[in-house]
Amino acid sequence: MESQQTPNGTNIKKEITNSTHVYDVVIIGAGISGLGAANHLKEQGYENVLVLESQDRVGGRISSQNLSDEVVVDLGASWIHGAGPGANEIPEWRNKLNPIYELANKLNIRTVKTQDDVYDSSQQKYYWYKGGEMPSDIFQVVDKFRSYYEQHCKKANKKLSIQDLFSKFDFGPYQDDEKVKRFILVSDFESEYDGDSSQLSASQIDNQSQFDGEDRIFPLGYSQIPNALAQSIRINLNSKIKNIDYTRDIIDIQTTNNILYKARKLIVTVPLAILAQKVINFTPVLPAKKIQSINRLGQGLLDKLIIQFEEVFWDKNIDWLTYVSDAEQSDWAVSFNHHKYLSQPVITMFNTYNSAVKFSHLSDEELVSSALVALNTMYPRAKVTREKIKGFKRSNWSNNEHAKMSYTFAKVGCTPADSEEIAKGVNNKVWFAGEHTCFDFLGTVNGAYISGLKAAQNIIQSLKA
Ligand SMILES: Cc1cc2nc3c(=O)[nH]c(=O)nc-3n(C[C@H](O)[C@H](O)[C@H](O)COP(=O)(O)OP(=O)(O)OC[C@H]3O[C@@H](n4cnc5c(N)ncnc54)[C@H](O)[C@@H]3O)c2cc1C
Repeated sequence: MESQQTPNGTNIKKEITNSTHVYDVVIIGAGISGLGAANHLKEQGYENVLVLESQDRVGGRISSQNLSDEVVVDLGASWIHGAGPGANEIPEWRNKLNPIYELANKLNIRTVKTQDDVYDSSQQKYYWYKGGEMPSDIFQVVDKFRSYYEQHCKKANKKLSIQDLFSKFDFGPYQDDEKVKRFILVSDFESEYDGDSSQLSASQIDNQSQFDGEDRIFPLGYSQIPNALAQSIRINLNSKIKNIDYTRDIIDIQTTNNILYKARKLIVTVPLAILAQKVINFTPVLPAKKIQSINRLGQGLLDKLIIQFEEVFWDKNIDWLTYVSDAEQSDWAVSFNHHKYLSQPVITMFNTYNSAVKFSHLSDEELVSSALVALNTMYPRAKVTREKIKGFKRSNWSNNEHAKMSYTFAKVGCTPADSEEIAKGVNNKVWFAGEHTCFDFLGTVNGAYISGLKAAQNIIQSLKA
């Protein structure tokens, strides 16, 4: 066995390829779900297991990078959503910590608590396209809309979108201001669930659970978790899978470099968009019901631009800055003040769905210019220029060939059964895991991790049978 080094210096055990060797289990994808599955199998005594990953690093949609010598930032997941214990009364998780928080504690990885309630208006400031802060009556409208949503979402029928619910709401003084109305949809729903409000299911988006307790971030980056999980298992990086043939007892798994691997059982953890866009050919084709479920879930998009300035010119003591832009699509609607937790002049600016699609085509400099226009409208006295930027990083998840999306959302027409259908084993040989297969915690790191454990447990049962 050789060792291979990822660009961030993590050493990972590499398997020497031998095309006649048959693995008990091959796992496709070294994101948190694949790594969770591989570790579980190892803990249960299964050594003849290999992970195949298309990128030159592990972690998938967990991706920490150095912004400067002193600052590490996350281009994918940042938060442990609810450290626990307990999750919305799900019996399985009652009195238990969020498994990601548990891992962080076990691995001695430092996390920091952020504010508990993202909807806490004392932790938000609203700015708008007219320059500076919005009149404070906006908070009342936003609060009223949230209660309206909570009253109606449970009763909403399967075909109703958030946009449909919204069309019946009275926005009071802002009834005729389309920009403010659009902004409320974006900041409250699209930024959270990363889908267009006409596609977000009114009845299902709140059907997900969340661990109780505080939210936490990783000051030195979320990637510490996948990097640590990758240490004790065999992974071949730069192994992009193009064909899976499960016609016979032994499954053939072929990379784009025509390397062939053989396995008795397989777990596929690639993102929903990779499945939906048929990047991998399955022989025989996957069951029609599974394909329908794959297409019924929503492929979300959320992108970040993380900027380190020379000094802080924004509100230092609040978590969230929200911005009603002049644009049709509510660009730069939400920004997170990292200074409060990192003591560095760093801000993360988010764009969701339609804005994210639009900005995915911009060059880095065009993107930064657009962000500066927004920041200068919010803080006209700051007169921020390009020269005041010490460094920046952007994500561009729709153009990332290994993900093609950010995370899954509950699309109009879907039900929890769709995630279950995707996860199901096919012919007792091929199982699926990943955040999209865990409806209770859709779109989260903890959901992905739990799905990996479940797939590994199913495989152990089937290997023992
Ligand atoms: C911008 C953003 C912000 C987020 N914020 C949060 C947050 O704050 N908190 C939270 O809990 N969650 C958050 N998430 C969601 C979270 O990152 C994901 O739910 C989770 O990381 C998904 O893990 P996974 O194992 O299902 O998929 P992935 O991490 O995508 O792993 C799948 C792996 O498969 C590999 N792969 C793809 N195609 C192939 C192929 N053909 N052959 C071999 N390998 C392949 C990929 O390279 C990848 O490594 C965020 C995501 C994004 C993008």
